Amino acid sequence: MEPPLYPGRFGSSPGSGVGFAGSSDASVMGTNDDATVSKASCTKMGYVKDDFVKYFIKRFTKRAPVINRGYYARWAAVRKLLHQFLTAAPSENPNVPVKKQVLSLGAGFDTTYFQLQAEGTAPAVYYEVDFLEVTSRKMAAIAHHLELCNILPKYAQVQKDKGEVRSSNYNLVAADLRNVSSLEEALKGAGFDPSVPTLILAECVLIYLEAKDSEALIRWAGDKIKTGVFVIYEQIRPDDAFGQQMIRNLEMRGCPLLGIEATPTPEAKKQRFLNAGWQRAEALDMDAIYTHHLAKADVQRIEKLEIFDEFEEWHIMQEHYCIALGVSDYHQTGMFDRFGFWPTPASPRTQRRSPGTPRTPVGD
Ligand SMILES: C[S@@+](CC[C@H](N)C(=O)[O-])C[C@H]1O[C@@H](n2cnc3c(N)ncnc32)[C@H](O)[C@@H]1O
Repeated sequence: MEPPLYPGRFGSSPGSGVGFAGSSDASVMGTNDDATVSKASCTKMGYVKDDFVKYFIKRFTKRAPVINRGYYARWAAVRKLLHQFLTAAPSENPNVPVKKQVLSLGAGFDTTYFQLQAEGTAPAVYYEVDFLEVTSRKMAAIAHHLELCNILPKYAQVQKDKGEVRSSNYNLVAADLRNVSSLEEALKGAGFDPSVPTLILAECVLIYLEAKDSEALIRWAGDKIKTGVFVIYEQIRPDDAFGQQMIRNLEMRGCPLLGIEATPTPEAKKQRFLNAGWQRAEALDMDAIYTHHLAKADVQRIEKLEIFDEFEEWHIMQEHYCIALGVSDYHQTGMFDRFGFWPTPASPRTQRRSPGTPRTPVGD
């Protein structure tokens, strides 16, 4: 979720496509800068603890409470799944530690590796992939800030010409996700071993790819990862007033949601995993996740942080994002039998009347 783009800003009517200049990689990369500023706002306002995001922004901009709360919801939901993954144990030998890895696709300037490492809960290895331009900037920030360098293992190597970082537990890899064979090659070069239980994360990434490219990626992962999970956070419901505005806003920024028409609902995102060889899948919109699946005490804490009166807008916005996940356990370890959001009540959307036009339609 990115900063709000107010309806007046571009002033086009639904579906008009005024000024739409197609998709550009530079604009898609720009969504990472927006996301990082929003994460810094969410952190500074006390929603989440992140000691590292400040090293990736040029200047602080405070976001609206509804955006801060949205980033909190996304962070808390993904954290819950990460925690489930990191603590999952095989049913036969629950006390034997299992080596695990995380692969973050389109990681941008995300700081989860640094947070987990500082908390002492990091997996054995963490891989991050993004365009070369983005990894080069991330690498430079890491090399520049001792606080980031100090988190890396002692013998980490910064490969300036490649825009990459190599180490025993953190690898920053430059690749274009639209080219699965070169992605595979790049990951192999960084030591990625698909036989290790893996969590793949793609937050607001695959929706920028054409459907054929995201399908190829999910299928590739489904083929390679026999024990693991794939977690996707991205936009849904392009067809109502809010969805239309969301689509227009991103088109106008040069980063249209190329994949949204192929998977417009949680059900479609779930089916995409099943079609691509993942054994089990589920998907829920963020309104349902926020209402039913986040830690109640923490939600009560963050709801007191800022004056908040955008309730209708909040629910509508959250209904336009979802988490979808695929799970495979071909060797029947039982590790991920309970992975996901359980139990799964119906989306609160079904209990309300259809949403109106948003006051603050957001982008990513
Ligand atoms: C909205 S940002 C999200 C960043 C991060 N996942 C997060 O949640 O903060 C989208 C990221 O996906 C990356 N991305 C999009 N398409 C990509 C592609 N074809 N290859 C590599 N990275 C891509 C962008 O460069 C950008 O860093």
